[in-house]
Amino acid sequence: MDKIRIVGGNELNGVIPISGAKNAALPLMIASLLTDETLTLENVPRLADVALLTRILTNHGVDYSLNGKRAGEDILTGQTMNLTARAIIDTTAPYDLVAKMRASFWVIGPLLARMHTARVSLPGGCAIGTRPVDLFLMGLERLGAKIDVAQGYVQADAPGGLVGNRIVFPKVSVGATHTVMMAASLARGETVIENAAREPEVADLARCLNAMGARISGAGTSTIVIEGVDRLRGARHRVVSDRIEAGTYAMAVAMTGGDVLLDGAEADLIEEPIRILRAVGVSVEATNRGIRVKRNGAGLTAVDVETQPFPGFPTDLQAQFMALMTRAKGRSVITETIFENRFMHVQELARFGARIQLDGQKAIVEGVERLTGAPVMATDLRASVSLVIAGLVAEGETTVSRVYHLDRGFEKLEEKISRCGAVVERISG
Ligand SMILES: CC(=O)N[C@H]1[C@@H](OP(=O)(O)OP(=O)(O)OC[C@H]2O[C@@H](n3ccc(=O)[nH]c3=O)[C@H](O)[C@@H]2O)O[C@H](CO)[C@@H](O)[C@@H]1O
Ligand SMILES: C=C(OP(=O)(O)O)C(=O)O
Repeated sequence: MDKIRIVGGNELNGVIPISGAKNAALPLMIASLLTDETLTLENVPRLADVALLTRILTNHGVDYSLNGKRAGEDILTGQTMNLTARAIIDTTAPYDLVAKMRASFWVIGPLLARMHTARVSLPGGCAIGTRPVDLFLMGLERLGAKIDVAQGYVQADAPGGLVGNRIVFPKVSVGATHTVMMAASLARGETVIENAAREPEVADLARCLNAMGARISGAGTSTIVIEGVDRLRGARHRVVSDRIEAGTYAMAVAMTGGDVLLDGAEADLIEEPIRILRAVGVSVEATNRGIRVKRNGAGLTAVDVETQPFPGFPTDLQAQFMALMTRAKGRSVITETIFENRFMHVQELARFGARIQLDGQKAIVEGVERLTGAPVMATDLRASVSLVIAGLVAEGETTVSRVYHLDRGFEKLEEKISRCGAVVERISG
């Protein structure tokens, strides 16, 4: 298993290109199941989750191809993917594939809408909480599906096709919003989703579905209206930039000091993290190329943060922010409200000498003067990058094991930060 070795102490200076968002690319790829024509996605990141999803989609009958690197193109430029589901050859998504990644469960929406039947294993994904699927099942039942859960699989049937309805989610769920929006695009009549997730990735999926011929309005707000259509066609769509990757590198620069342009990052997708970073004492400016993050000399001020659905502070940046706060002056209280078990990084950050106490859903971080390098273990995707951020300022050497978590969601991390001065290498093993 690969490890990452970091020698801390260098500032980050230069340019970091921001990739297409994993959490947008995955539902967009799944949307290809809704049409027999080709969906072309540009700016698709090279990630383990993307590769795994191509395997899952292939199993359903999707042909896909990737455009190679063009001459003169930077290796860090996103790839273009063509996906064609001319015929769905299998409506079952098996355990061995779905258990590895939460988002793969979302195929249930398009399969049910197009084929009127789907059998999908209960999902897996990052071990950050129990992550039930009740909201998905409720939403699909409201569209007329009959649902049975047995032997670890969800069997969903709608022999006469799905029918639009009003769905009021009791809790905001990104995945349930994606799934119901895709399913309702091919349902008869109008669907209204209330208390929908407002995440930019939902709006990006709606933009793509509309380019495919869907009639969706309100995506990006908490009420989405979908007028069902008979069929969807092929389209070309560019994956929105990764706000979590941008926020992560912004925090890395805040931690090390220096001056970095996050090329292609969109400031309006991370307004709350930017507000918080400024309160911490970091300069963050939107430019016409992206976001410029600077910290020269000034110390870090401790700031409290509570995770919330978009447009609040994202849970996917909580671990990275905690790493930053380990070096701040004073005490920061970080409250996790989305997932009940998303503090696995706390005990690993302690190995660097960080002082963090847990109190239910709150982590109380007392900033320390120095961190020292240590062998640490990645436990989930965002937790693993928080260890990299700590390693960048820790004295001496840090090795992060179980790097496969990192590879799920960070494209070419070592290359991106080493170009800016970090001493970092991958040790294959
Ligand atoms: C691939 C992807 O895009 N993953 C993101 C997505 O995950 P995902 O879509 O899985 O997260 P949700 O928004 O669904 O989860 C939010 C909360 O709702 C709960 N819930 C969800 C569904 C359900 O049927 N019942 C239920 O109780 C979850 O357990 C969690 O407590 O949004 C999360 C919240 O922004 C992010 O951290 C993940 O990175
Ligand atoms: C939790 C995440 O991913 P997943 O929902 O696929 O587990 C994430 O992207 O931080």
